[in-house]
Amino acid sequence: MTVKVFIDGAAGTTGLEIRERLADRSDVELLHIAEDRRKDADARAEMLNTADAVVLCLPDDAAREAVALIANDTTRVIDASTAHRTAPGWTYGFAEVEPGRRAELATSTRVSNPGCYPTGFLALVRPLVREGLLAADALLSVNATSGYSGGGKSMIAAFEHAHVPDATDTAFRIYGLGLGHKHVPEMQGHAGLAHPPIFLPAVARTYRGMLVEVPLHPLWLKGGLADVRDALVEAYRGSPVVHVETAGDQALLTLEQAAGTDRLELYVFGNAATGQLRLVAALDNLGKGAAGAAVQNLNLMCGLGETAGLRL
Ligand SMILES: NC(=O)C1=CN([C@@H]2O[C@H](COP(=O)(O)OP(=O)(O)OC[C@H]3O[C@@H](n4cnc5c(N)ncnc54)[C@H](OP(=O)(O)O)[C@@H]3O)[C@@H](O)[C@H]2O)C=CC1
Ligand SMILES: CC(=O)N[C@@H](CCC(=O)OP(=O)(O)O)C(=O)O
Repeated sequence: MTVKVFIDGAAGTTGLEIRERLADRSDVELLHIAEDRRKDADARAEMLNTADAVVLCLPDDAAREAVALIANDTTRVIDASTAHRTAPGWTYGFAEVEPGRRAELATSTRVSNPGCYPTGFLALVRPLVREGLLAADALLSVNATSGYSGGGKSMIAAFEHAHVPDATDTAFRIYGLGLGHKHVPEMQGHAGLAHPPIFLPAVARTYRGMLVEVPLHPLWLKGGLADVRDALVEAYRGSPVVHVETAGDQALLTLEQAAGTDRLELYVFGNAATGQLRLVAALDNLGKGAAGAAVQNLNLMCGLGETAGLRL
């Protein structure tokens, strides 16, 4: 069986990554649109209604428009944008984060691909809330740093080309200072938290890679480091993608350590005297944070091998 796949936004950063993962597969036929018509609504509508599955790698408004252009009830949609991540009728495409989610994805025609930062946050937090180890009314913060490809073509240009209007030569910058980042509702909602986490994102001068950290005060926890680690190990047992790593207190984690892969690496650090924990997720914003997750979702939705095309 060959699945016909159309990537709307195939010339963008995420679209190109997905193309690379699908290019050599014999179970997938990629449908292409002529370069001069890639933003033409008629040309896109034709592809969106011909394909068995479409992956939307577009800004939010264009993603909503693409969904509206689909005039049949068989096309399977994976939306990589933020547009539908908390929308009713959409399945949140994070196979590992909830028991039964994999089976839901296998029958869904509308799947929202998780955001890169929420992928790290939810992987660390959701199993703990579900198991009652972390209070659902905990007041959390999330510190995270992304490679600059996380901002798509325009941010890549700003970091790489001195002549563009918003060119920057900075090594590291914090942003989202108004505390209204678009990923916060997604993090709160899918974690099952009563209060929005305070999200502190940053971007650094490296192309791809991401570290997402959640510091935990013992006030919010039932149990200590070993209990938290055991819960995460149990939640992701057997996963080819999500790994709970072992590292001593002297470990150094880097922004680039999962770059180029579709892996999601989780760590639990802590201090026995204070009971404080520091949970860390390392991933590639373009891997499990975007293209890797989209390909995994495509595989699950179309009955293909779950990890086909992934870089593990
Ligand atoms: N980069 C990342 O790490 C991640 C990105 N995402 C999400 O994925 C989506 C794509 O992001 P990213 O690849 O980074 O963005 P890019 O800006 O790199 O790519 C977006 C692409 O969409 C094209 N496009 C814009 N409007 C239309 C339209 N109306 N019709 C057809 N094509 C259109 C753009 O065209 P043109 O080339 O002419 O600009 C561009 O090629 C976004 O919603 C983003 O939030 C999600 C997780 C991580
Ligand atoms: C570095 C950087 O700017 N990152 C982007 C998020 C990239 C991403 O995850 O895209 P989605 O919003 O579709 O999930 C940001 O903070 O807006």
